[in-house]
Amino acid sequence: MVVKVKNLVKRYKEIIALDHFNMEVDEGEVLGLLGPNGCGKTTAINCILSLLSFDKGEIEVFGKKMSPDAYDIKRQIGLVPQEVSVFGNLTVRENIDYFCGLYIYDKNLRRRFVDEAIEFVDLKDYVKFYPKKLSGGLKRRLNIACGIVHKPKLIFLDEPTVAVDAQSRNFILNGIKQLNEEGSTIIYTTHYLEEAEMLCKRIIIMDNGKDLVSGTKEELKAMITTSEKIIVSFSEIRDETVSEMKKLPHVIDIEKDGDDYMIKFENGFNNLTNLLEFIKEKELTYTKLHSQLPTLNDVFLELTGKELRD
Ligand SMILES: Nc1ncnc2c1ncn2[C@@H]1O[C@H](COP(=O)(O)OP(=O)(O)OP(=O)(O)O)[C@@H](O)[C@H]1O
Repeated sequence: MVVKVKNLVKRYKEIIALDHFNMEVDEGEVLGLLGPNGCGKTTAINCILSLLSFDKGEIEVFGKKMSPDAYDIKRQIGLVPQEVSVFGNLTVRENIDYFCGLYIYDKNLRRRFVDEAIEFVDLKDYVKFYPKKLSGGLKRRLNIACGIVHKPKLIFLDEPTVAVDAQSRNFILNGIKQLNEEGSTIIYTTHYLEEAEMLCKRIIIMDNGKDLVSGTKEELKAMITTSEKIIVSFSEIRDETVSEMKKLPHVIDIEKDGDDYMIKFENGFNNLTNLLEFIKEKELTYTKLHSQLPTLNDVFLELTGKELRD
C-alpha cells in the first residue's frame, strides 16, 4: 500500500475539516477523491504531505510514518497544487529547473528531466516566457511540470483542471493517464464527476470531511437502489396514468420535467419491456425514450441527499 490514512481529524478552530477520514491507496492506481467544494480534499492532501499538522489520526506513506522532515519519502512524491504555485520572476524553464533541483542533484540528469518535463507538458515554445505572459491553461501545464519533473512515484493532483479551457483540460487528463501508464500512482482530487469517471480506477466519495464510500465506479453504482432511469417524453398523459405507471414492477419513483418523465427503477429485469407494454396498453404516444445507467451523481445524491453538480 502506498498511502494509508486512518481516522484523520483536522480542525481549523471551530471548523472540523476532516472528521475521522480514512483512505488507502494501492501502488499503480489512479484514485479519485471526489467531493463538493469545501468537503476537505485539499486539507486531506496537505495533512498527508505533512504540510499541515492535524489533531488526530495516523498517516503512512510508502509504509512509513509521514513527518515534515521525511525527505526520503517526500523525494518520491509530486504535488500539483490547486493554486498555480510558480515563481513570477523565473521563466518557464527556470521554474521547472528550480523544482527539479530540490530533489535531483546530478546536473546532467537534472537537465534531462527538465527537458522531458517541458516536452511532456508541451511548453517548448514558451521556455523563455515568464508566467504572467502565459494563458491560464499554459500556467496550469507549467504547474504540472513543476510537480512531476523529478519523476515521483506518487503524484497528488489537486483539481488541476479548474478554470481551464476544454483543450487544455483534455491535454491535462491525457497527460495524467500517461503518467499512470508509466508507473506513477496518482491521487486525483476533483468535484468534476465526469473526470473521476473517466480517469479513476477507484473513487472515494467525500462529504463534510468524511469518506462516505470507496470502490470502483461499478461497485459504487451497485451500492445504490436506483439502477436504471428511463426518460420518456409524452405529448399527453393523464395524472392517473402516471400513478398507474408508478405501480409497474421495480419502479421507485417518477419525476416530471416539462413533457419529460424520468422513471427510476431499482435492480430488476425487463424494465424497458414492461414500460413499453404499458405504453401500448394505454395507447400513449411518446416523442422520445432513452435509458440511463446511474451516474456518480446518483450515488452522491442517494448517499447525501445533495447533488454533486458538474
Ligand atoms: N486555513 C483555513 N482556515 C480555516 N478554515 C479552513 C482553512 N482551509 C480550509 N478551511 C475550511 O475547511 C474546510 C475544508 O476545506 P478544503 O479546502 O480542504 O476543502 P476542498 O474539498 O479542498 O474544497 P475546494 O475544492 O473548494 O478546494 C472548508 O470548510 C474550508 O472552509
